Amino acid sequence: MGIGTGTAAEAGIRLTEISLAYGEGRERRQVLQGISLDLPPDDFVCVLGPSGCGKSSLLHMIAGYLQPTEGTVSINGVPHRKPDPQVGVVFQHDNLFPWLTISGNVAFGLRMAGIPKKERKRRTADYLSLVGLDAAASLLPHQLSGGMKQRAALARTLAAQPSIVLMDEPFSALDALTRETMQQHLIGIWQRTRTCIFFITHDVDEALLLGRRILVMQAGSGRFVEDFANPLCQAESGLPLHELRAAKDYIPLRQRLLQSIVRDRTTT
Ligand SMILES: Nc1ncnc2c1ncn2[C@@H]1O[C@H](COP(=O)(O)OP(=O)(O)OP(=O)(O)O)[C@@H](O)[C@H]1O
Repeated sequence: MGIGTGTAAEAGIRLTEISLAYGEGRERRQVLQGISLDLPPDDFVCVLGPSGCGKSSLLHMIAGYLQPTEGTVSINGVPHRKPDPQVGVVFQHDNLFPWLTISGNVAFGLRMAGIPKKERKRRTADYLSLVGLDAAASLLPHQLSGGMKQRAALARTLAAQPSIVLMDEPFSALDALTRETMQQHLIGIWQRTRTCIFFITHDVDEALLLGRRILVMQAGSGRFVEDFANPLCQAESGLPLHELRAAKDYIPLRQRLLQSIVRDRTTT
């Protein structure tokens, strides 16, 4: 499943000196400033930052929804300027079509992409199984719980076999227990597919659990102020959640991340 074209050196996401400003003249507001980044094709990266620091704007540029004011976005070695199927996006809300069954929702994008019926059926079944929703295939969205709907949305995105999946606070509307279940599902899915995941969150614990690499943005900084390999991430450490949270490095790392997020940018 999923790795796109491009050579090994070019595969994944490359951001080169990305800046973004909204508005014109006196209304102009610089949101992102000189961001450069290389993300390998099989990575799981969490971007952590407070509300309004520019995380979603960055994701929208990588998705091709928004053009940077300066700099370039490349996906698998090719400049990326508009949405295309190799970059999948999962949002906070599932956006399922309420009149289609769950399998109909997953198959919809495949039909639009001209995938033949037999292949469509096979892929729909495979990806519903991957997210643990085989038994819900014929239900309508309103018959599913919030977590199940988000899993259906994930299956729909993955079924297009993107090489990169961008996730914008996908679990933040879920209750705490469902959220933990979803996090475990996502880790399992990443371990099986090794698709590049770019995951936005404002939750430090979520970033420490999920991200092999964590990038931190501060309010008003417009750039990453921390970029580090996370020794605790569950996909690598294999620790169950309760052991991970009890690990001796957990509290210091959590503290460090919290401080990075809130530190006044004039002190950095
Ligand atoms: N289309 C737009 N036009 C003008 N300003 C915008 C636009 N979109 C976002 N902004 C502003 O850019 C800044 C960054 O917004 P963005 O949504 O990227 O932040 P965020 O870190 O994702 O926030 P949150 O966690 O609350 O979603 C905010 O001040 C926001 O008001």
